[in-house]
Amino acid sequence: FVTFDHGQRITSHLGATEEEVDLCIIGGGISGLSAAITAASTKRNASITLLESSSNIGGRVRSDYTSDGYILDRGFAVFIEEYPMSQVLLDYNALGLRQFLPGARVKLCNDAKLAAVSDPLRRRRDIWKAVSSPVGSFNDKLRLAPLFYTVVTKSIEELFDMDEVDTLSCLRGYGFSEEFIQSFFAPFLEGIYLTPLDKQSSRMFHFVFKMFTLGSASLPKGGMQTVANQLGDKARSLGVDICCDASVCSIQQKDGKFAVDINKASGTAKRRAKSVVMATNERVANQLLSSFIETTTAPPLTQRTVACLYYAFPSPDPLLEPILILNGEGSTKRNARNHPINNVCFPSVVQSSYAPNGHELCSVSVLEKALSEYNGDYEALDIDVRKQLASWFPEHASNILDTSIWVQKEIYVIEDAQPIHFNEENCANVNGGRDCTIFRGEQLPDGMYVCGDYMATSTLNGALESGVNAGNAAAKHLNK
Ligand SMILES: Cc1cc2nc3c(=O)[nH]c(=O)nc-3n(C[C@H](O)[C@H](O)[C@H](O)COP(=O)(O)OP(=O)(O)OC[C@H]3O[C@@H](n4cnc5c(N)ncnc54)[C@H](O)[C@@H]3O)c2cc1C
Repeated sequence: FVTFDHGQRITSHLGATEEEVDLCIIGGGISGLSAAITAASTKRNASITLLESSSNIGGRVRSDYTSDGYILDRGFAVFIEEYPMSQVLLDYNALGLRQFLPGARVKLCNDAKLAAVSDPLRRRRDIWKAVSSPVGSFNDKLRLAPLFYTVVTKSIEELFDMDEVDTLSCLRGYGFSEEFIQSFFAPFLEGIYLTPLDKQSSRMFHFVFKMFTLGSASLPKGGMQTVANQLGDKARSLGVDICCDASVCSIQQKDGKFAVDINKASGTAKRRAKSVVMATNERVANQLLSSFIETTTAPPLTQRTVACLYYAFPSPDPLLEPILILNGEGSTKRNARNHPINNVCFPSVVQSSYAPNGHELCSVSVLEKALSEYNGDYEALDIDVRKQLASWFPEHASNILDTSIWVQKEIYVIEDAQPIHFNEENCANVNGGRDCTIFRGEQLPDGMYVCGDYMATSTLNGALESGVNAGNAAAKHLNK
């Protein structure tokens, strides 16, 4: 069993000498990479170093490639094609994206089959399926119309300008039944934002619902890692020096410059930089910025944990459609002891490169509430996941329960997976990102900037946006 905390292994090619650079970016996740690209393309010829503590770039967007041919994203994630900033910064063709079908399949409590939730706006031919689906009453389906109208007719900015309430209240406000909320919206949105509906922001709900209504969710041919790799390649082509296995342990201000101390496998290194972009998560930023700000004013944002269990097995898949499967069995049979599953996907049906020929891959997401019930007993979790899956796919039950046929490839437990985006000070619910010169309400020194999803929205789009803001600000500082 593996727990990833975004990197502590340190082996570096950095020289031990103290080198002078224009800009030092700390953190090689999506926000740091987007800051690097932005600064390097705005301020040509600037010397820019990006320091990443783990063995590869990507941060929370990482994949492992097993020797027997599986791609395991570190936690189930989808590429949302409609994100405005992804459209600006990424080459979709080169990612070789394969799309999920719109909608979802839902395991309802008293139904042996997986029910379909269709999206007739994206697939007109599914209109009858949508009307006749057992997920939600006729009234619920009528209530979808004003929701679709809102997200389609309003711009992202307008959606973020709407009054903010928690998502559960927002859904009740649209008039959806509790049954529909629990069987569809709860597993869908909690699978995205990893937190209960009453702790999610209605702005983030409208935003993501717009993204899913207007565009596809997909998987890249080479796994989610290739999203980060593409950004890394772009940054390198603009002259950015990317150093992995380089963990920044302190930053001080000396003689008008920033002195950055780095730990690496072979010892230590230093950089002196005119400007610094902090692109770690909020918790690490809080530690590294402690000499520049009063860090005691408010506790860091709540971060959510999620687990992902991967199983490999011989073809065929229990479900041949490339679609997300939600646990709609209700609150007692979701995210609970004995019923830990929130959502399931067969990535190899969406993108065949995720498994070798003749084999398939299943990913199961388990949220924090269920994880806490197992208290680190991943063997028990595995058994319960298999039992629950076997009950969903009875024709495959004996294979699913047989550990030599459905082979567990990995369990990822990802701490600090996402910052909270509702009802906490400075939470991650700001479209376009907040002021990158201010960290947790405090002004940073001239030349120092922060980015990360917590500075915008807790999404890949937010990480990209916040990186662009910090990269632009750093380039402007270097021009002074
Ligand atoms: C399992 C999972 C699924 C997700 N699914 C989706 C999804 O489907 N859609 C979506 O929009 N979003 C999704 N997200 C959220 C999205 O991945 C994140 O919002 C985004 O990747 C955050 O990027 P970041 O650059 O802000 O932070 P990070 O990715 O955390 O990057 C920070 C980087 O800083 C490095 N670092 C830390 N300390 C140091 C140090 N001292 N020195 C040097 N480097 C350091 C870390 O190793 C890391 O690489 C998901 C997240 C997870 C965990």
